[in-house]
Amino acid sequence: MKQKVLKKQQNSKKCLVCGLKNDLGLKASFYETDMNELIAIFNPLEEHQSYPGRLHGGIAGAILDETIGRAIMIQDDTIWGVTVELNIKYKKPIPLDEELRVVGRITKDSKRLFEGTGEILLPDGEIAATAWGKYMKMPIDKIADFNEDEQEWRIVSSKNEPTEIEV
Ligand SMILES: CCCCC/C=C\C/C=C\C/C=C\C/C=C\CCCC(=O)SCCNC(=O)CCNC(=O)[C@H](O)C(C)(C)COP(=O)(O)OP(=O)(O)OC[C@H]1O[C@@H](n2cnc3c(N)ncnc32)[C@H](O)[C@@H]1OP(=O)(O)O
Repeated sequence: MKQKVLKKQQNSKKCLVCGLKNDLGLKASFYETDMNELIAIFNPLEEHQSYPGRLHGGIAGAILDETIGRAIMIQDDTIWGVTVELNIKYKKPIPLDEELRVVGRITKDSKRLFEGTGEILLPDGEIAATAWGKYMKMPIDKIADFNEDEQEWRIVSSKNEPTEIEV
């Protein structure tokens, strides 16, 4: 099914998952869709392997974690969460050097906590890993000394941004 992209989310400078100035990072792009889901797109590098040719499970966890954690920003981009629990099921080996899609959504939202689920999809659409996570909402200034300009927290659009994503 195709999902329509409504908005691209911000990237950062050094985050392992979304930092555009982290040479070993995933440099993932995040898109909010008309299905109220967040879709991440990234291309794993050789440096992200565990066994040769296979994405490291911790890296798979990192992209799932951030995709779910950011999905809360679809409704309000001033809500920040820190992960307090994360459960991952690895169902298929995940290859390197191919574009991967990750889908996340919020399943429960309360005053202090939120929960969500996500999946990593293989290029043929098969589900390779699933996750469930719980996050505690925190003001950004209680998480870290973040300065939006210094951390380069901004929407970075290229010429070839997708308008629809098949999931
Ligand atoms: C503006 C510039 C921005 C620049 C941005 C740059 C980069 C952006 C990067 C990412 C993009 C944005 C979003 C991404 C979102 C997610 C991605 C990944 C996020 C992470 O990678 S983040 C790192 C890993 N993560 C942590 O680093 C958390 C470590 N941890 C702690 O910091 C503490 O643990 C804390 C503060 C969570 C709690 O500490 P605390 O002292 O307040 O806790 P306390 O024990 O008092 O509990 C208080 C009440 O919470 C309940 N409670 C506690 N734990 C619970 C649980 N697990 N389940 C259910 N309830 C729980 C208790 O039951 C109690 O409830 P009650 O009050 O009712 O009794």
